[in-house]
Amino acid sequence: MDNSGSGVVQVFVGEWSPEYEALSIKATKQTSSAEIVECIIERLGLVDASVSNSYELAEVVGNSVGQECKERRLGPTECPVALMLLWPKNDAQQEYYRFYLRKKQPDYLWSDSRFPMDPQLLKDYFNRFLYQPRDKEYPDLCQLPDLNEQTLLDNLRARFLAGNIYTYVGSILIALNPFKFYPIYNPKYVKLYQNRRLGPDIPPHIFAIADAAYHCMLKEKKNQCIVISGESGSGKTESTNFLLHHLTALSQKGSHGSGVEQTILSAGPVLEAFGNAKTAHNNNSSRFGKFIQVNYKENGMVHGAVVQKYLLEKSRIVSQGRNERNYHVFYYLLAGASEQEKQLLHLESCDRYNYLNKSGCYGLENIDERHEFSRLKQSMEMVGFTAEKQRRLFAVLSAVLLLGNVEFQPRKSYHHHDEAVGVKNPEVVALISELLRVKQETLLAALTAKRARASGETLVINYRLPEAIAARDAMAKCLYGALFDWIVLQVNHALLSKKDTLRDHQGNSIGVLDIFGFEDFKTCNSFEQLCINYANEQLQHYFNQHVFQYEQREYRKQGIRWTDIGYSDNSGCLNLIEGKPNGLLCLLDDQCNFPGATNETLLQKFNTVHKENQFYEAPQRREAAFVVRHYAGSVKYQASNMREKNLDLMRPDGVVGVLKNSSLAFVRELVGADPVAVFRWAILRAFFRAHFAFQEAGRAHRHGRGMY
Ligand SMILES: Nc1ncnc2c1ncn2[C@@H]1O[C@H](COP(=O)(O)OP(=O)(O)OP(=O)(O)O)[C@@H](O)[C@H]1O
Repeated sequence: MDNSGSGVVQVFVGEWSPEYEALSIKATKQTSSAEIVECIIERLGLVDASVSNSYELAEVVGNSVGQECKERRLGPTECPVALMLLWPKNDAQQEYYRFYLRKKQPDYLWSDSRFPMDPQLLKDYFNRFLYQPRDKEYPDLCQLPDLNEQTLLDNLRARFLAGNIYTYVGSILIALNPFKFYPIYNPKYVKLYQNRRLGPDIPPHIFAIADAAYHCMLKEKKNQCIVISGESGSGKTESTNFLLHHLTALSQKGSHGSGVEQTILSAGPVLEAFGNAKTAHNNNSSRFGKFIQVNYKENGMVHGAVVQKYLLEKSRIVSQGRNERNYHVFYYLLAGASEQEKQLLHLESCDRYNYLNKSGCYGLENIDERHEFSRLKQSMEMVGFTAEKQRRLFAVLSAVLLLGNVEFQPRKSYHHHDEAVGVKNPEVVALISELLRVKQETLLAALTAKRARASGETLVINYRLPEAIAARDAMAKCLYGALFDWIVLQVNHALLSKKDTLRDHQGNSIGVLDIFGFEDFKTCNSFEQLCINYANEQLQHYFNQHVFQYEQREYRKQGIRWTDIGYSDNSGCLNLIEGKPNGLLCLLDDQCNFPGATNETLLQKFNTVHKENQFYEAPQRREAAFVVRHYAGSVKYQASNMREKNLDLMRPDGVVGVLKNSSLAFVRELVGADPVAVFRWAILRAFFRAHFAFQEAGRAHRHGRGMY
């Protein structure tokens, strides 16, 4: 096929010519099969061809050994060159598509008498699939005439190059990350996709998905959920933001919204500043999973929302991979704080902090951190963080950074074997204690020794250097983790209190799930990646169940002729990870509670128990690692630090003890009650408030009508 759209059509002539096996006819995309037939008849000088319509073309699919498997007659107006463009280009398929010259057969010989077809249905089918020239892309992959990996990728690529980043697969939307801004999310598009069904009328779009969920919720009065899945950097967070944008816009119906919509949208930048960071794959990678549930009243107006977070990557606070960064908020704060704030919070430049200066990366291309800081402050205000709350919160951030600068040295001791350490730079500890309003001695003590109770007595056990460093880092991670939980809690309070009661919440909700994408960092996958990939494995399982198992069961139930599609079932892999009592996570928990266990004994345990498991593998080279065969590929996990990271999920007693003694209520609050419990209590309180208000109103009403 050349640039002008012309090509050579090869037609096998079989018995009609003793000389040629096939003839090549030059044709354009518009040349019809009747014209080609005419040309062949002329070239071959067929005698009975005075009427050219006694011959026709057939499209035949054969295999590598020349067997013909499928044959379809071409209508006289079909265009062979356009059809050829639909043929798979992939030789590996070992299939051969050809045109044959055939003597015209009566119609009934072409139809399959076992399955009589409605002629209109056939016509529609060919109109939809076969008459379309190949240079047309399909907005829904289900329309592809020949659906295989190659045609699917070709179609997505062609669409992407033409600027269409969205493509449907039925009711699923595939979004390809363009890494550049397309002006397709403005109010014009919001309007365009309101009240429109998913379908061929308008191009696929993320707004259409939000719209479909919204109308399905209103129509069926059922909660809806949109699951976003993809690998790191594929665009999940951006897609979540676009979805929320549309989900809130839908309820505003042209007005400016009630305020709760604004709060929902402002929560995004706050959570991103504290929970996103630059990684090797993505400059704005979410290092936590989130589920945002937008609640609607029966009339379709937004009533409120709830955010749930999953597993913040806390190890990032104390160390980052090469060219990665700590959480955005640290850089925003250091770049954007005023001189006065810098003094008050004892802030320095990034390179002065050990928790920031080891990865060799400070700035982000095209990002003005000062501007981001003021944007963050604005968003925080929108979700109810007063200036005073913000200042306290930044003080905690400064304390976290300073903790990384605390250094240790051997303590002067009369005993040669005493390996206990003391703090080398107590002036840094003094600053931290001022910021957190805890006693300096208590903080120093917690950083250098732990307390244990034995036979009713309290023993003080001094740390050696590695333990002291671990305790310091654990304190930083615990503080930041608690701060993040507290922020999520505040956001939820704001989303709840805007509509201060639950009185009229009879409606339904739409949830958007945005979790970490599947991750494989090759040489440094650890506990975090195991958890992330486990979550993705669960999502894949859910997807398999719904798209394959349930759908196919439904087809069979309805008596639809159907051959089950094979798919790789990942329940074996899930069982390897989560199974009880021998799954990897169970064994890990056991080894965390087992005295004397180490990461080596953990790995031995994994290897012995799962030696025969087809989803488990010991690495080729001798190294302290294990491999899990996930649905998305094999991933090698390093065993070092697995136990420590699993244990780290619990809050270290010493740290909590110090913070609970702060004279600042805010810091005590951070490590106080379980945030989930606090939030539930807030909901309960709101319910009772509503309940009493309702009773009161009822009483006043009856009173007004003379009733008691
Ligand atoms: N629809 C889009 N239009 C323009 N740019 C986009 C779009 N989607 C994603 N991007 C770009 O790609 C970057 C990465 O996207 P995003 O952070 O949403 O990925 P992710 O899948 O959430 O990654 P992770 O799992 O690491 O959090 C964004 O910062 C943005 O620059």
